Amino acid sequence: MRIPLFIEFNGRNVLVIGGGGVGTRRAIKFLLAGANVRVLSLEFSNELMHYAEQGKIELMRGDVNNEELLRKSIEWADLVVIATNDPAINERVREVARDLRKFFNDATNAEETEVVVPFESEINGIRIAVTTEGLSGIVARRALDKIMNFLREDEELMNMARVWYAVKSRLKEVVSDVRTRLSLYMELDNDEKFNELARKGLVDEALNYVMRRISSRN
Ligand SMILES: C[C@@]1(CC(=O)O)c2cc3[nH]c(cc4nc(cc5[nH]c(cc(n2)[C@H]1CCC(=O)O)[C@@](C)(CC(=O)O)[C@@H]5CCC(=O)O)C(CC(=O)O)=C4CCC(=O)O)c(CCC(=O)O)c3CC(=O)O
Ligand SMILES: NC(=O)C1=CN([C@@H]2O[C@H](COP(=O)(O)OP(=O)(O)OC[C@H]3O[C@@H](n4cnc5c(N)ncnc54)[C@H](O)[C@@H]3O)[C@@H](O)[C@H]2O)C=CC1
Repeated sequence: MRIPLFIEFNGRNVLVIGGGGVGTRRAIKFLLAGANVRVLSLEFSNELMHYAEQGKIELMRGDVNNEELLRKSIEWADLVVIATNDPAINERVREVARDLRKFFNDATNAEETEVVVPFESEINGIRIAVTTEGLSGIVARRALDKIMNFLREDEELMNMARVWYAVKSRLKEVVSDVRTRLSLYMELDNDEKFNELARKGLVDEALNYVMRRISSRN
């Protein structure tokens, strides 16, 4: 069973196998996340060539049937992305990745893939990732659109987000004990006056209210 996680890829090594449309999209995604990206393929898209000329992505022209090249390439990687158009090749890559205990994202096989790249979006620091794990990407994309529209229209939640981010960051500065902080979060979450300020997005007023509460506690 797959568990949803948000993983930092900055500084991690990502090997993309297959330099066509799908491999290109994945390579750029991980590059933008700060990963070191290598692409192993027989041929490369123009876009990949462009990134390689700028020294941003490393291209390795080679055949996955070359077992030694494949193993060496995978040994380097923290994550392997599989994106060739040859199912037998993709299966061989999965075998070697499993053998070397490397996580893999197989963009060509929803059942076999260990790592899923979901449909994603963000609003006000709230990140949403949706997947049907291959049942239908179109449904996943539509579900994400609906969730995003719903969040965008929820002005109170968007205000609350700004207030809570400020409150949490302030409390981390001024209340050193974790347990005390946690109990304050719970109290504030149930505090009518605080929630009124939060729904209106009144950051300064909410911070003042919280600070007064803390001093009246002591
Ligand atoms: C399971 C998953 C595994 C994974 O790849 O991690 C997977 C699997 C597969 N996708 C296939 C096809 C297409 N996928 C896209 C697009 C995206 N697919 C992405 C994710 C995922 N794709 C994972 C979760 C999916 C889910 O939630 O269900 C996105 C979000 C992320 C990204 O690629 O960065 C990206 C959106 C990019 C954006 O938002 O712009 C398009 C459209 C396009 O290319 O423009 C098509 C062609 C049209 C179509 O089929 O819909 C096929 C072949 C199907 C077949 O053979 O019939 C398989 C393999 C299979 O199903 O077995
Ligand atoms: N997850 C997703 O979002 C999507 C997945 N797919 C799947 O991804 C596959 C690839 O799609 P595209 O990138 O459009 O195909 P493509 O044909 O543009 O690219 C395939 C790449 O694999 C390379 N390749 C083939 N055999 C190789 C070998 N023996 N050694 C090294 N490299 C080899 C080719 O040189 C080429 O660069 C599709 O067949 C489909 O199954 C397709 C669309 C979206």
